[in-house]
Amino acid sequence: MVLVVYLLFTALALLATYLVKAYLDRWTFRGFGSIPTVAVRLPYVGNALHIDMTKCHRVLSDFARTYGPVFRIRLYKEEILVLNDYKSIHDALIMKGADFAGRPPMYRTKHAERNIHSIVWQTYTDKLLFLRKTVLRSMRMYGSGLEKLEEKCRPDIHEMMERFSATGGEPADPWDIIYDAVCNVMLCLTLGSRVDYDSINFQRIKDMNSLFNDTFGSGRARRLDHIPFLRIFRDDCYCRMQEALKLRDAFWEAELEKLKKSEEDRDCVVQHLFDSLGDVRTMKSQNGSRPTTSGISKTGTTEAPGRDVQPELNVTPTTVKEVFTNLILAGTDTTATALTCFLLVLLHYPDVQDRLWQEINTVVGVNHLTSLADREALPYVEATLLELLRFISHVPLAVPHYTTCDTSVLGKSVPANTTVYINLWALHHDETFWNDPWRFDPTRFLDGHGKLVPPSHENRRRLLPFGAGRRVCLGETLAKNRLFLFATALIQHFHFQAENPDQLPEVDPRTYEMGLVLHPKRFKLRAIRRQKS
Ligand code: HEM
Repeated sequence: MVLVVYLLFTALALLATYLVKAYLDRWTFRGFGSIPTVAVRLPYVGNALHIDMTKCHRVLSDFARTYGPVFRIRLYKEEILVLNDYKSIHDALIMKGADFAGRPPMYRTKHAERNIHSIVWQTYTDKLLFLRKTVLRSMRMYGSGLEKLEEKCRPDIHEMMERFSATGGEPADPWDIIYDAVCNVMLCLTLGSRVDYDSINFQRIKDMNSLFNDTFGSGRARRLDHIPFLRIFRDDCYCRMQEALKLRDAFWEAELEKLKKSEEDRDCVVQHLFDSLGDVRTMKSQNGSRPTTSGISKTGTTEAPGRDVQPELNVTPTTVKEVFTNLILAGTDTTATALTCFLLVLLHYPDVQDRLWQEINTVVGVNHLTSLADREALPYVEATLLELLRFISHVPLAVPHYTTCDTSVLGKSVPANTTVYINLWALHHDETFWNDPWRFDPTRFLDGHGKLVPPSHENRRRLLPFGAGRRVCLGETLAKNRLFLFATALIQHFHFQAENPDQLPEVDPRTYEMGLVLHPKRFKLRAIRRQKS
């Protein structure tokens, strides 16, 4: 009897504690002031059971209709602030940039120390700033660097067009053709040379991308962050992550060997990063003299450098490998998906395809490929690419941010070490701002004279497909330029038709599946070669 009373009393005490905690949690927990929480938080799991992680961006956008543009959710132990409109996103990322520039610690990124060595997963540190600066400098997306980009894209644009031509207008799935070309441009920029499409190494990088897509993109893999011990039971996401890392390492070893043996000095991101290991050592060395071996010297090894590397930066060959992985992953899937969606849009909106063709044919013709210098003279193309990024919003929640100090958003306090989701999907489909947001309409970005509206125009300011502020996408300029070069080349040379209009997947991004980015369902099209006039 005593035992029963004791157990009953304990159960009641636990329930009372939970209810009080849940109440406090709702309004003031950890100093959140008046930011509302999504109701019905269950013990331990929080809101996890109410949120389908494979369409998290849509569920959160629906919550914003009930709770307003700034609210909190809880996934297991993690308290997450969600920002859904322009005002709050602008306040956090632009006005208080450094406060919101961290990345949350996650099991998946701590694993293999990716949070310490990569750009994407590293929180806001001096090392991150150093890596961002070094990569941006070596990609040189301005001045003569842009001509180099055209040069680097050309072989793969030609290859892509040959592969489309080879279909002879018969139905073909465009995904692999586009993906291979985009991926090879990334390999060329990072490693300084293309990789043969038929080689084992190219297949390795494609398989790695696809496995990472599953483990870092898809919402369901987040379970590993919340329940890391699942790995003991050979959780399938965990196994895929391990397999992806194995493929990456095999690829890396093989390509690094080639880079070391290469006679010419390669002008590429990886070489520059290895050179910067030397710079980091120089910064630290007493006499300031440049070290004789950089991480990639032909005679030297790629082992972790010794104690003379600035310890607080800790830039090592592992860092270079991780940054390479980031750039390949972030730089391939995003652009390949955008271009595939571009084709799907052309099939659904033939009037857009006709207008693009007319503009390109009139301004550039078909005798040579467009160059980046043509961008200004092709406003409809530019407006179409902007609308594409708004419409598909294929990185719907950006990459999770993390507060680096106690701060606030729109005057409401937010404690340090809070995970923050930036809901770009909600921003770009906000029905109170965008007229009919689910319609693809490039003219949103044109003025009454058919000119592109300036960057200060409200529609352009509210378009943030690459995020904003301190963690804005590192490849924004590259992505925009590459999209332009690839999309115009496709329109110049082909007219695209649906294989069977009744079987075409929907263009509406609400039907896309979540991976690293949102993907439409696979489809086939006919690429009909245009006749030269
Ligand atoms: C259509 C193409 C692309 C889109 C829509 C896109 C979008 C984004 C977004 C939304 C973020 C997260 C920003 C944030 O955390 O707030 C991001 C981060 C990033 N992107 Fe892109 N991206 C694209 C192409 C590229 C390319 C081509 C590269 C290759 C250089 C790249 C490299 C990165 C990197 C390294 C980051 C992490 C930056 C950091 O954490 O500091 N992206 N991108």
